Amino acid sequence: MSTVIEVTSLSKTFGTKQALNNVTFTINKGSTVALVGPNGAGKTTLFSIICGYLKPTNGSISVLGHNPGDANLFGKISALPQDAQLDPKFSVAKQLSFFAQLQGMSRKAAEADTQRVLELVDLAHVANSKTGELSHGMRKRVCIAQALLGSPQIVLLDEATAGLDPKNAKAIRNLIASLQGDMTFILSSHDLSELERLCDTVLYLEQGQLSSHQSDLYQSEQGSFVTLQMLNLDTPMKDKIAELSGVKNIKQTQSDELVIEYAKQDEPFDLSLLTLIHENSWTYKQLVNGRTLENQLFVD
Ligand SMILES: Nc1ncnc2c1ncn2[C@@H]1O[C@H](COP(=O)(O)OP(=O)(O)OP(=O)(O)O)[C@@H](O)[C@H]1O
Repeated sequence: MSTVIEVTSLSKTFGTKQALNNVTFTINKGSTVALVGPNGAGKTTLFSIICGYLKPTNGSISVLGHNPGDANLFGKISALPQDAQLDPKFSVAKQLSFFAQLQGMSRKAAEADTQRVLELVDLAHVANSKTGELSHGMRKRVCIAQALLGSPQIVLLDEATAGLDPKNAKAIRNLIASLQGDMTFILSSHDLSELERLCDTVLYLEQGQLSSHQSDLYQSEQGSFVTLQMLNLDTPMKDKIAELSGVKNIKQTQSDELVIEYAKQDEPFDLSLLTLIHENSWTYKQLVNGRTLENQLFVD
């Protein structure tokens, strides 16, 4: 698998403020990466360095084999900044077509590409509306369309679905899912449940430091996980589950929720667990393979 972004010992300071502190990671071609972390963790700073808007104070970064901002990256990397702005006085199509022409497309090609990306975000019907007349959610989708102009290999979306209603947020998630694999996505969001459905790799930043770089929500080096939600979980139930063959560790993450780590064996573990539940006439609410991103990041 080829590497599209390689970051080594990257640091960024603003005066005395250390926004990024010795960050190292690689991103593989075609992966979808979640960039997670609390407010002020350094996510936007990292995005800005990858895009070439900011220079690192120390360390190295290579994007598709080039320095960020290099002319060779023109059209190959695109970004939806957190506070993307559109000019309210111009039509959607005019602005997108303008950006496409800035990428070097002829006017005709730019208009065709504008139509294509507007269809992708389901906004072809507002092509001739001024962006100032659109709702916040629609403007956000226009900005996402802008990030998809041309054929970028890497797309960075900072809080792509923030402020969107659930239906529109889902449409954006579906759009990203449909483009996954061809493009490498880096998504930042505070909505962990959104990211865990889309992403195969997680970068967790905290106070400028990368505290976790994981690429599998379903398995760790030690074993696999299931998340079980019971109706009225009690200690005897927990003890019986712990006795099941293959169980390595059990964590109670919420009052009725267990994350069970198990070693792979011949008998599928979820089947043994369901059999145990059935034999004891317990009631379960949900059994999901893997563990949530929230449980992975925040439960020791
Ligand atoms: N231009 C700047 N000048 C001074 N300090 C800055 C600048 N940009 C960012 N910082 C500081 O660097 C730290 C990281 O900021 P950054 O915006 O990268 O965080 P973030 O993870 O994107 O936060 P949020 O989730 O709130 O968007 C913060 O403490 C911020 O105050």
